Amino acid sequence: MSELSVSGLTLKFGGVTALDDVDLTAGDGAITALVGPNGAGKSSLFNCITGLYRPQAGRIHYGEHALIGLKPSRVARLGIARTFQNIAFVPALSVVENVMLAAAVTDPVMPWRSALRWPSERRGERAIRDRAMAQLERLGLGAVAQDDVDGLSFGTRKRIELARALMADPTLLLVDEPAGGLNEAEVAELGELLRTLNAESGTTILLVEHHMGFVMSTAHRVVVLDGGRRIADGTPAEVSHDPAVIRAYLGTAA
Ligand SMILES: Nc1ncnc2c1ncn2[C@@H]1O[C@H](COP(=O)(O)OP(=O)(O)OP(=O)(O)O)[C@@H](O)[C@H]1O
Repeated sequence: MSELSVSGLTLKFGGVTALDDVDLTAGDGAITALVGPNGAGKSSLFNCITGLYRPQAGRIHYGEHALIGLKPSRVARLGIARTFQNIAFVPALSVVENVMLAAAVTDPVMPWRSALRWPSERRGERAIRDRAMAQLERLGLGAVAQDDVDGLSFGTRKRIELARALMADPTLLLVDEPAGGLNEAEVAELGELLRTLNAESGTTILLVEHHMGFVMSTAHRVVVLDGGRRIADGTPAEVSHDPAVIRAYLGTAA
């Protein structure tokens, strides 16, 4: 199984150092949480892994593949999928159609064949719809598949976003603030869902999250960033007793 390995990663925006010589690994089908106060560099690290930001120094490997310099679509084709903090759906489309759109990353369609509605193209579309339905059922969303995304609760929309990421059958799933904006019952449900997905498919999960209760009950391992530097890496119990972590969080709401 491929391992994500980040070493010596440094990213600067003018005078701001967003990431400072960061090392991190994620693999073995485990759930690793990346935590830290606001501005610690968590989203920047996700953006470096997925090809949106280009760091000034360091290396990122997924198995034998070097990721720095690859386009986001190429990173996705290596089996790395992500969800975003701010969900963007196409409002005019149904839930299942929004999930089908995710297949465009891994199954590029040929526009001229689509336009002519070739039978093979229609079969391809049916297969994509079946895969989208399977992901929705897996996440307990079968009943809302034909609904408009617009009217659905935030918690449901978060799960649809997860279904979209799963369309690529990722071996590494990056999840950005899954618990943000959810009520406590939804947070508990989501934690259980991620644990089940992880246990069933063996997909390695790296998640960024502020909700400490969620992190402690969902992650196998926790990496803590503060001011762009990694200050701790261990089991949830180890990290929660680490004096450097307690210092970093003193005075913050997390
Ligand atoms: N595109 C950008 N341009 C300029 N500065 C940026 C950019 N992206 C991030 N930064 C800066 O890099 C630092 C790290 O930000 P980042 O968003 O990665 O932190 P974070 O841990 O994800 O924070 P939060 O928990 O608030 O989302 C911050 O000082 C931020 O202002």
